[in-house]
Amino acid sequence: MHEPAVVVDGLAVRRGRAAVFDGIGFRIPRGEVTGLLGPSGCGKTTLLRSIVGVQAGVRGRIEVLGSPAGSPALRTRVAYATQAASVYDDLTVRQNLRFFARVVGAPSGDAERTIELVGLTAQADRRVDALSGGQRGRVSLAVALLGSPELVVLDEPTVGLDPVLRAELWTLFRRLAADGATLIVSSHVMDEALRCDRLLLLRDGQLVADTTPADLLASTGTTDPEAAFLAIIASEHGSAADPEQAQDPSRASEASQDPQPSRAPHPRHGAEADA
Ligand SMILES: Nc1ncnc2c1ncn2[C@@H]1O[C@H](COP(=O)(O)OP(=O)(O)OP(=O)(O)O)[C@@H](O)[C@H]1O
Repeated sequence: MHEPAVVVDGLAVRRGRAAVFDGIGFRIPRGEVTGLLGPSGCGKTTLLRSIVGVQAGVRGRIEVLGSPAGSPALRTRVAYATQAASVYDDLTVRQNLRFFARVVGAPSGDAERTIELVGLTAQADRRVDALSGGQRGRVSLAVALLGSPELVVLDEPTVGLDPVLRAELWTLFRRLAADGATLIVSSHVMDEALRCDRLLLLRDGQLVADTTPADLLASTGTTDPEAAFLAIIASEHGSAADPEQAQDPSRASEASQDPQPSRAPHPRHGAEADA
C-alpha cells in the first residue's frame, strides 16, 4: 500500500482576520482523482493553496508526496493551475508551452504532447489573446501538465466550459490518473462529484464529508450528489435543507465570493504566499 499523496492534520488557516479552517484533517490517496467540492467561499482555493505551499497563515501538518508542502523538492513534482489562466497573452499557445517547458526542464516534445492532451492542436499557433476563455484555461492546464507531475492540483478547471468540453476534460483527468498521477480537482458543480474516485465536501471551512461518490449517495439515500450534499447539511443541523440551496448550492455563500487575482506567470510555481 502506497503512502497517501497528501496528508493533512490539524490544518488551520487564517486569511486576513478570519479563520478559513480551524483544524481539519484528511488523506488523499495516490493515483486517484479527488474532488474538492463545496459552495463558493467555503475554502476550496485556500485548501489547494495550502497543499501547494503558497498560502500564508497556515498551521498544522501538510505532507505532500512525503515532503512538507511547498518544499523545493516538490517543485517539479507538483503542478498547480489556478482559476486565472497564468499564461502570456501575446505569445501563441505553442510559444507559451515551449517557454514553460524550458522553465520546468520538461523533455523536448512535451510542449506538443500537452497541447494535444488538452485538445488545442488546431489552435497551437494562435496567440492566447485570440482564444476563448475556455481555451485559455486549457493552455494553463497544458502548462501544468508539462513534465508529467505526480500531483496535479486544479482549481475549478471546468468552470465556464460547455458540457462537451467538460466531459472531454474529465476524460483527460481520468486518463492522467490511470497513468499514475494523483489529481485534486475543485468544483462547485456537484454533478462533477460522480466523476471522482474520492470526495472531500467542504462547507464554511468544515470538512463535512470525506467519502466516495457511491458511499455519498448510499449514506444519504439520494440519487444525485447535490441532494446528497444538502442531506448532509440538513443532518448536521437537524433540519430540512434550504430549498433555495437545493436549486444551486453555489449560492449558499455567494456574499463571500472573492475571485483570486491573477498570479505569477508560472502555474507550477504558483504565487508568492499572501493572506
Ligand atoms: N486574499 C484574501 N484575504 C482574506 N480573505 C480571503 C482572501 N481570499 C479569500 N478569502 C476568504 O477566505 C474564504 C475562503 O475563500 P476561498 O477562495 O478559499 O473559497 P472557495 O471555496 O475557493 O471559493 P470560490 O469557489 O468562490 O473560488 C472566504 O471567506 C473568502 O472570503
